[in-house]
Amino acid sequence: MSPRAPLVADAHRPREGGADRQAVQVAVGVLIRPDGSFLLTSRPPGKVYAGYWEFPGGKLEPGETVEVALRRELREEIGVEIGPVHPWRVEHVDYPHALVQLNFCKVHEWSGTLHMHEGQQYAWEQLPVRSAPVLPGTVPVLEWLSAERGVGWKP
Ligand SMILES: Nc1nc2c([nH]c(=O)n2[C@H]2C[C@H](O)[C@@H](COP(=O)(O)OP(=O)(O)OP(=O)(O)O)O2)c(=O)[nH]1
Repeated sequence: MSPRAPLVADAHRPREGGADRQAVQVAVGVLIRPDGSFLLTSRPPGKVYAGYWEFPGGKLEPGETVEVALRRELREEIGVEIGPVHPWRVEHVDYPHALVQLNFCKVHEWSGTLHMHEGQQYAWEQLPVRSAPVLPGTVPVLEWLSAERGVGWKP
């Protein structure tokens, strides 16, 4: 666990799995084009928070590193082979459905054409983003990007 308190996404709903549940590891890719735009995708129907916007990625499978999981998830979900993976930030979010550890990585190079294999929508975004609603665990990333770029955006 991080020494920082997790972001609490919904304080009013009961926690699934009890108070001492383990964090689910998630690999998340922040794909950034040379013009600074970044890729957001919508969560597909049938998943928790369906229709919310996020950075593409997903849960680690047993034995996977963050990098291996990210390569697999982006191949499966959006059809691209990614180049170098740059670990960036780690965040914990205490959702009612799970406690998650989000391992955000920046990716500047990839090959292949975007293809949404799970019926998602996608958008190349700039700050402030137009896509809404954004997943609670994704909002801090937009703040980090804003701070890096000196944009001064707050949700
Ligand atoms: N991919 C992604 N997940 C995020 C972000 N922010 C955030 O809170 N999450 C959370 C939502 C989910 O609880 C978890 C990701 O799990 P998921 O259900 O999408 O993973 P998955 O693709 O492996 O799903 P599945 O195979 O179990 O259906 O991380 C984000 O920006 N991107």
